[in-house]
Amino acid sequence: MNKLWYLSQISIFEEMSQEEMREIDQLDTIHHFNWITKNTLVQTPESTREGLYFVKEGKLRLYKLNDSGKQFTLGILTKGNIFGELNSFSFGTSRVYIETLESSLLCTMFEPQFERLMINRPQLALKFLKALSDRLKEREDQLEQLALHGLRKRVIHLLSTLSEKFGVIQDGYALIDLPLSHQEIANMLGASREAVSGVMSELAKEGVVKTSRLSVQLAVTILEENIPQNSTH
Ligand SMILES: Nc1ncnc2c1ncn2[C@@H]1O[C@@H]2COP(=O)(O)O[C@H]2[C@H]1O
Repeated sequence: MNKLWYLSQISIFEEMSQEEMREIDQLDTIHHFNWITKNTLVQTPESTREGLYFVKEGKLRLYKLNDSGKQFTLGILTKGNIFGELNSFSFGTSRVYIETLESSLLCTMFEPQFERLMINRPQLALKFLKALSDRLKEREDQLEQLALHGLRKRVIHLLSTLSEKFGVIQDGYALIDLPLSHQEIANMLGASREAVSGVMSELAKEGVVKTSRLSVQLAVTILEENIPQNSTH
């Protein structure tokens, strides 16, 4: 397995010169690579952590559970994303569950080695900070949606965001490459499945979405449209 090639594919290592990458490779920073099969829980609030994880291939879902088993999906991690930094850098730890949505390749790096890399390469530290800031921005956006908008607008906003990240354009629709049941959309929005189903059938009648048992597609016109900020519909 060519570690250098794998490293160059991870977002924060992009744009580094071959020479820099070779240096990093010689430090033997990558602890190991692991293919994890679909629908595996790779992390629970109780699990022991090995360091930082980089998603090389695949998709993983992060979620929280309440006492009665209700799930709230925080987000989807995909190629290039990092997780495990809260525990690694003692920022505390988030009590999240992380499960693979498809077969995924993860690579692990021990925290002291990653820290040393950042000290020696400030541009890597900046990229790491940027990745954390992007996540913060996403959370702020999610909070705004929850606090200020009605369910219809939140569903459209969620599908637009997912289309931008995971969409494949086909015949005027963005096919979202994720397993998205109405229940899962409800989990992402903190809403009930029944309410989401109501909104989805309304949107399907209007031609805004096309759904089947296996896929959800959003009309490209809606994806491109700038939804008015003050609409609470
Ligand atoms: N809201 C979130 N969005 C994206 N990633 C998160 C979020 N909350 C936690 N994580 C990641 O999930 C990881 C779980 O382990 P840690 O708490 O070490 O570090 C956490 C973060 O890397």
